[in-house]
Amino acid sequence: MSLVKLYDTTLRDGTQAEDISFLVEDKIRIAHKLDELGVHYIEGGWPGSNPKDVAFFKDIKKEKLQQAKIAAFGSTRRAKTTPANDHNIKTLIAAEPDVITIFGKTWDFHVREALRISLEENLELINDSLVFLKQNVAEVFYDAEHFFDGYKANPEYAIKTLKAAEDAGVDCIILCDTNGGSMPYEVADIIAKVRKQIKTPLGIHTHNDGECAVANSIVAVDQGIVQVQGTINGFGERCGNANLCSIIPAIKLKLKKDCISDEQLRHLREVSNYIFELANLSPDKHLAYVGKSAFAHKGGVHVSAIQRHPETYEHIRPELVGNSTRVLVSDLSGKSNILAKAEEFQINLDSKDPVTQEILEEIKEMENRGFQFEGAEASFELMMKKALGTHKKFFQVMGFRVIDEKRTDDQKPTSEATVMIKVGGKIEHTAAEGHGPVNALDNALRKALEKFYPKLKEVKLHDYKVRVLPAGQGTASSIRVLIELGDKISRWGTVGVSDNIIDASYQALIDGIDFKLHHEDSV
Ligand SMILES: CC(=O)SCCNC(=O)CCNC(=O)[C@H](O)C(C)(C)COP(=O)(O)OP(=O)(O)OC[C@H]1O[C@@H](n2cnc3c(N)ncnc32)[C@H](O)[C@@H]1OP(=O)(O)O
Ligand SMILES: CC(=O)C(=O)O
Repeated sequence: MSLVKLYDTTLRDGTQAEDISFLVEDKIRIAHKLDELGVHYIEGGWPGSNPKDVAFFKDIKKEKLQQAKIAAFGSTRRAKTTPANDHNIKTLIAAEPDVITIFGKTWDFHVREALRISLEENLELINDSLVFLKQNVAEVFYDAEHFFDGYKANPEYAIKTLKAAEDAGVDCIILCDTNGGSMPYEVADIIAKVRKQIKTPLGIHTHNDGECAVANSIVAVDQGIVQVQGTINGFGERCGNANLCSIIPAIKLKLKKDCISDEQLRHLREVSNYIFELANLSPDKHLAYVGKSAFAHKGGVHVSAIQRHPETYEHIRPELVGNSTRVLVSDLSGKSNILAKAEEFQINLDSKDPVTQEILEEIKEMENRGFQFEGAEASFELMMKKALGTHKKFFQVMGFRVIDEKRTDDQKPTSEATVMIKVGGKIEHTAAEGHGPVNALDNALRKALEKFYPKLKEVKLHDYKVRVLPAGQGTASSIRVLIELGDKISRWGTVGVSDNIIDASYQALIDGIDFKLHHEDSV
């Protein structure tokens, strides 16, 4: 099996994305994660750009990586200087990376407009920068910026720029779709032509402005490219870079070429989530292969079929990339969704049992009122238990009151809640304050119940989402609250709907507490 080398630029091109910035410590942690994933090259940054990137190259030298090589990025020398005197080239060498990658201009339009030098001078600075770097570093790569646009505009000149790099003895020439507008059929056609004229190993670096970055990388590999550049989760300038989380499984599972081991592939989803986390972004659940929804089945027809054979609606086995099949419940469900969820919750339910149809009808009716169970599986499990008569009543809320008070214009409002609950024969009346009315109600409920059920102390509120649902004809709009609670072991979501935000929050909180008590009771 031929080997395709992976070159990750999450730490350089990835950080050119709006909203993404990593601390040096984050970059080091990400480098370790990429190394464990089996990435061959990690582009750590542009040392000529900022002190943080200089610090990264200094710090990464103290770390022990299993196999990945560290690459530093920069540009060809500036006009009117020599490579030995060029500040950028000097800082690249001073960073002492394993590999240096520099970009240079391929497109005659860019040479004239962006650099404002002659076409001949551009060829000279590509060549002498690379010759100089090859004398100082073991491995040197050349990123042919705007290669495909340049080739389309002036193929003869574009090839001359590659020859200037080839003559310098570079180890790999990377064809870049810098503006991200090339189409897969153009990329395939141009690479086939380039391969007839350039003998240096070729790589690919694509951007996603035409939503074709992954497709363009895959056709490039199919055309014999030996290095693929990209970022985890497709982070990158404008619409992003080619997403390695899609390219890696495509190389292994579709093109049947080698890049990382099967075991490393099983960590792909974990790596994707880890890097979202360090970027302080919520994971994109709709990402191919690694997203939470990538193998989530909602339509009843799909759920029925995957239970008979997963391949009916899954293009690969999700475990291969560390993902898993999920079944969602909604008003698009059929009996198969209900039965699959019952099995997941370890509830015995038969397709012929009339309760199955009753649960299905209740979901459809509740979704029509604004409930949504996709993010609230704990509420759905409790609803199933109620329908089957296996729900236990751990407590009864006899009433609650929430007061919000703002005494003067410049004073912050204060919130206080009182609740009355009954557990067994005992009545507990408790008050608590909070940051806002919902927090006060949550505190009061838990304070009252923790006396009877101390395990509730472990429960934390992780997420609280409110959505105003559009009003129907002649009706007031209602509010849907989705919350996520968790303990040391797991997290669970619940839902409440009402025309009153406190009541909707109350329903979701009660389900969240009830769910914890049912699960504590069953262990
Ligand atoms: C396709 C890519 O993603 S390339 C990577 C882009 N990434 C970044 O730009 C992030 C890091 N960049 C930086 O920190 C800064 O831009 C620096 C430090 C590199 C340069 O800063 P400055 O010297 O202030 O220049 P500025 O940012 O305005 O960039 C324009 C200069 O780069 C030069 N330049 C652009 N491309 C190249 C190239 N391939 N080779 C040589 N010089 C180049 C331009 O000619 C211009 O130089 P001039 O002002 O002497 O005419
Ligand atoms: C080199 C690079 O980042 C680009 O051409 O997009």
